[in-house]
Amino acid sequence: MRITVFHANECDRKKCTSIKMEKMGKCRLVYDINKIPGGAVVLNPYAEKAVSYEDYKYVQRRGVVGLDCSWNEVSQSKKFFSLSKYHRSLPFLIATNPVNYGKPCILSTVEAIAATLYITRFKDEAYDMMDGFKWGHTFLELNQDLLEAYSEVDTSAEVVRLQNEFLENSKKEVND
Ligand SMILES: C[S@@+](CC[C@H](N)C(=O)[O-])C[C@H]1O[C@@H](n2cnc3c(N)ncnc32)[C@H](O)[C@@H]1O
Repeated sequence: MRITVFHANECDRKKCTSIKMEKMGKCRLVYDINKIPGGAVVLNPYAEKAVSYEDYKYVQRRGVVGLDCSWNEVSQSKKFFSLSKYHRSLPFLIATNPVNYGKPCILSTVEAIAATLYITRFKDEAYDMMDGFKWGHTFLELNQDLLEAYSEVDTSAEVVRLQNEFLENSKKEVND
């Protein structure tokens, strides 16, 4: 599986999940925007289209690309996100990394890549990605029901429908 991370050098390298991924041989880090593979699925929290099984063939052929930058800068990364047609956001999931534990949608790069692999039905690869991160399997366990549901449907529209149903039901439970 071809996993690429564009590193913007904006983080604390000791805490950075993509630096650790590279050390473990799980991704290729690039510092030059022109080295990002064309046709890959680019993980963009602001993309309109959500990751789904529809992306299976792009993930298989060209891989997944994350952008490792500061969350304060991510909305400014227009140049990066204009590089691929296949920008995708992830549906509702909860982070379990130590920096953003318990926060929805603000995933670390490794969590975002593992979730993409899981949803596009590369489940073994998703588990392998999280090996070596102490909290890695907690991410997959805490989000197990949602990830499984997202992976079982075929289209992005269905993934969004599932997410919205889940959020509606959670709201009702809080109000009841
Ligand atoms: C902003 S960086 C922060 C990385 C952090 N410093 C680390 O060590 O992992 C996280 C990246 O993961 C991907 N990502 C995270 N949450 C996402 C979401 N909800 N939808 C799509 N991509 C997401 C994006 O590529 C995003 O730029």
